[in-house]
Amino acid sequence: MNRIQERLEELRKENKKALITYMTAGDPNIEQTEKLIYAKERGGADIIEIGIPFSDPVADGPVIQAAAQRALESGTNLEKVFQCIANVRKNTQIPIAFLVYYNSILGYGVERFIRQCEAVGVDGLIIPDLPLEERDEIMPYIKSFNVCLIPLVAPTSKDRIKDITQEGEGFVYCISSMGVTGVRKEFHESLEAFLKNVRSVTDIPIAVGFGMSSQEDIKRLLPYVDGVIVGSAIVKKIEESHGDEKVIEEFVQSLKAAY
Ligand SMILES: O=P(O)(O)OC[C@@H](O)[C@@H](O)c1c[nH]c2ccccc12
Repeated sequence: MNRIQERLEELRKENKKALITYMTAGDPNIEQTEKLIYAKERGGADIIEIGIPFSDPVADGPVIQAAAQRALESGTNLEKVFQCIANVRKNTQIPIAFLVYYNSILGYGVERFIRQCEAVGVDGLIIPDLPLEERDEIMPYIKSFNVCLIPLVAPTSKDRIKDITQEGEGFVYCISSMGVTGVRKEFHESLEAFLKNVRSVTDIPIAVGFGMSSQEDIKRLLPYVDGVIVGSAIVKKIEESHGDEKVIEEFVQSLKAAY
């Protein structure tokens, strides 16, 4: 078991659920990313999702695209992100997952990338542009290192959901609605039915993300999932406050109050 699995198991035993928070590494700069991880932990985040900035983030909406831009402009690259996580691991065992486009992994070398994740203490990978059909390339390395491949599922047929979640570990990332990341006012009308479908085909924890920004969103969906993921709403606060730790700690705390 790794840190993600352990944390979710602990929460389940206590009848609690996870708050998973996203931010892009290197926004506004990599030194601040380390401090923001601690701020989020103090605010009550259970799992930290860290985006690897990429020049062509096809699954991202304007808020996270702009964050990636800022991160790249501040000189962020994979080596610096790995170093940042290695530093973080001197201070905390909070579970960490990377949100990383497959191109970044290929550019670094698949085996080298996953080995380095394990070495610095990254517990999971979410790869938005890796379709089920192309997982074979990465699976052998996922199996030999202590890093979970967290599957992403969008509303689709039950059979397809089953296939996608099959080899998944850590948790299943359920996408609340089609399209790109970003705060939304409304979700798919059959979102609850979709979440129930995912629950019925897998034994690992499930979490929902895309468009969550308020206590209200969280309260509505918590009965159906083991965790809620908040991204753009936090990234927006980082943008507005230029990465102020106190602002982010308090925002995370306010989200956690919905639990
Ligand atoms: O930003 P939102 O709508 O709150 O969604 C979470 C999201 O930011 C994070 O998980 C994420 C960032 N980039 C992604 C790309 C694909 C899937 C998920 C993501």
